[in-house]
Amino acid sequence: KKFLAELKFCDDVIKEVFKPKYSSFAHVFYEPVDPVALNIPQYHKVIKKPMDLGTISNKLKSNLYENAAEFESDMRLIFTNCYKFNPPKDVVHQFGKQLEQLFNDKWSE
Ligand SMILES: Cc1ccc(Nc2c(-c3ccc(O)cc3)nc3c(C)cccn23)cc1
Repeated sequence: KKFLAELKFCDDVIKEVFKPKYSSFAHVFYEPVDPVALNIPQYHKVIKKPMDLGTISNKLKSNLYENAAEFESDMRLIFTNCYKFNPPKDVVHQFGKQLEQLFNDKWSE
């Protein structure tokens, strides 16, 4: 796809996942995980490349993505980090699955 069209699509997707109707599960990923606030001091030992929707949105606005593949890679990093840190039965793991499903649906449109 043409460069600008590609990045416009990324912007549409990040705008979509921030919509209030998805906040019940997406809110957990709006900002960087705060290990102090969440009392998970081990987080940065386990997760070497933290990522969140707010950081992705800021990178997109600052033209830090050269193509859609880089954007997709950061989005999928949110999911893999979430599954690595939060065991399957944990509600946050389920939130990650819901966000991944939403992203996959939008990404394949
Ligand atoms: C003791 C404990 C256990 C699990 C969690 N997970 C968690 C995470 C989280 C998100 C992404 C991620 O890659 C890792 C963690 N975000 C939260 C929030 C916002 C509230 C409650 C729990 N949360 C927090 C504390």
